[in-house]
Amino acid sequence: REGLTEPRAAGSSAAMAERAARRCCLGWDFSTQQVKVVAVDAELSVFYEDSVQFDRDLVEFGTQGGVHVHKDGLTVTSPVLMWVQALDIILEKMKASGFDFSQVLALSGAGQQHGSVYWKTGASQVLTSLSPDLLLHEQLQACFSISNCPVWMDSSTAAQCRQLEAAVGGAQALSRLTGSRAYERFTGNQIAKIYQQNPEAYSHTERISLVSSFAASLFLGSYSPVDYSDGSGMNLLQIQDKVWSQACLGACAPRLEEKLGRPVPSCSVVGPISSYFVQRYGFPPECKVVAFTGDNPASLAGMRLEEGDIAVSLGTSDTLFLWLQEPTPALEGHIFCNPVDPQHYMALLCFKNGSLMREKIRDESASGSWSEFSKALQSTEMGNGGNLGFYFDVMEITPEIIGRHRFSAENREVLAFPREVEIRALIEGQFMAKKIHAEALGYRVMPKTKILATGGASHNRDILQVLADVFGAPVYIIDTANSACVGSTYRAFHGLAAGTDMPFAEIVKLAPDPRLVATPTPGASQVRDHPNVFVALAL
Ligand SMILES: Nc1ncnc2c1ncn2[C@@H]1O[C@H](COP(=O)(O)OP(=O)(O)O)[C@@H](O)[C@H]1O
Ligand SMILES: O=C(CO)[C@@H](O)[C@H](O)COP(=O)(O)O
Repeated sequence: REGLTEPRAAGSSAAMAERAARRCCLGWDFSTQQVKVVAVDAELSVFYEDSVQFDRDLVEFGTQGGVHVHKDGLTVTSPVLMWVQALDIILEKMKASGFDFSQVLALSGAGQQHGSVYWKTGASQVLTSLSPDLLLHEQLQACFSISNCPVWMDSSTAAQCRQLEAAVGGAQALSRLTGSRAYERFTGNQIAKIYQQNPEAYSHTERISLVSSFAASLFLGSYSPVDYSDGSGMNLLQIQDKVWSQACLGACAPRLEEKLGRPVPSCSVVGPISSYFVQRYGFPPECKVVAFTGDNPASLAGMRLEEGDIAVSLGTSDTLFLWLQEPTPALEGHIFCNPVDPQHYMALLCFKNGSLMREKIRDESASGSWSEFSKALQSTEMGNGGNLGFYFDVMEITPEIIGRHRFSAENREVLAFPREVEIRALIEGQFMAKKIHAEALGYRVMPKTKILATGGASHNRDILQVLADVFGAPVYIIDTANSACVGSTYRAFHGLAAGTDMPFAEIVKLAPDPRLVATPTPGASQVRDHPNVFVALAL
């Protein structure tokens, strides 16, 4: 995987001295394939970036793409202790590189959305009395009632989804209440499955966290509340009233409210950092922890999305999200509480066949090389000579479909394409599907629309060119593809201003403007308006 493997800041003594003087905020991201961190100074410049990749750096857990897919092909989990150990590794790396933790004013973070962590009765006691002489994973071994946590790729809860929708008067009613119809990966349905299949483990659970609030709890040394924005991905939170829905809680599992704790606004300071981090790493005792949120909401903050813009995140999952003034819940897509403005909302579409699907086609048709993959995109024409393809090796979320579907220029389904055609078909098909589903939510590209791209695949300019051509809009990136980490530092700075009513936009006004990286090629509308797009519309 082509993530960052070395700390970005140079190890020279000059760089270390410069770093030593920099007051900063840290932003964390506990995402599907790795834990990442960035440090941002008071001028909002990123001066440190690092990551730990689960498959490569924690091989003993045997994950692929950060997860275990179970025999049924539907259940997908990640070991909770792998996440804890990744945090230990990255903190030790920072310490070894001379990172000056005493300058950290505040920190916040993000987590892959929907995944859940089950803290065993008594874990709270362990969290509050951690010894600075030991690593976190050495002390938290016995703290979880479920060691393999369900994550967003799980699609094993169809039965629980139907039960939840039935309990509240149907899919539309659930969507009006919580922002989404029942989705298999949404946490309420995952909790219901655990309660039904493993009632003993459920009864021994004193607290249930999202991945985001779990990570915040490690820094806090006590249970962090769930924030409104990530809490919107659970099918449990009433997104307008910002309280748990009693009907949904009751339909999922008993005594759930006490295990979840009260949700809080996303910009809340949830407490000072735990003494463990002060004593072991030298954080100042007054360093603030700002509520962690979902990785997509954190990216919205990191990209400083404005109304009318569209964000496309090309991480393990592909997601597309927008800023919304008013919630417009529908049967497709999700409405979340906005992570930076408590009055507003965001819309999100999630596509499961993102980077891992692109990697498969890269391995099959480009000898495993992104540069070969790019050459194929450069050597083929926009519109792909009328050939179109849709590739869903795992059950897609938007829409629910599986399999590879290729159509020739004559609109006949075919079984294979030449290698270069296959690669362009994949990328054009992925972006056409995103555009069509965004339009179904009411989104229209306007003359001043900017597309803000992020995530691992946003390193690839040839992929971004296809994005510009398919959407007919310019594509911008921010300085790092880690927008969830950067957004977390911005949210931490916002937290420092808590109580002053300072709007988020004011906090981030010094941040560097996004950079233009691709504009639509003249004539690109033929890609968008090809008649085979109707095939895509039917998906
Ligand atoms: N040059 C590249 N071209 C296309 N995809 C890339 C490139 N470099 C990295 N990626 C993709 O980025 C993915 C990781 O994205 P990232 O946003 O870091 O993931 P996550 O945050 O979900 O862990 C990898 O799975 C890889 O397929
Ligand atoms: O399920 C969703 C959003 O609803 C995913 O987007 C997860 O939040 C995982 O994010 P990445 O690790 O792919 O960034």
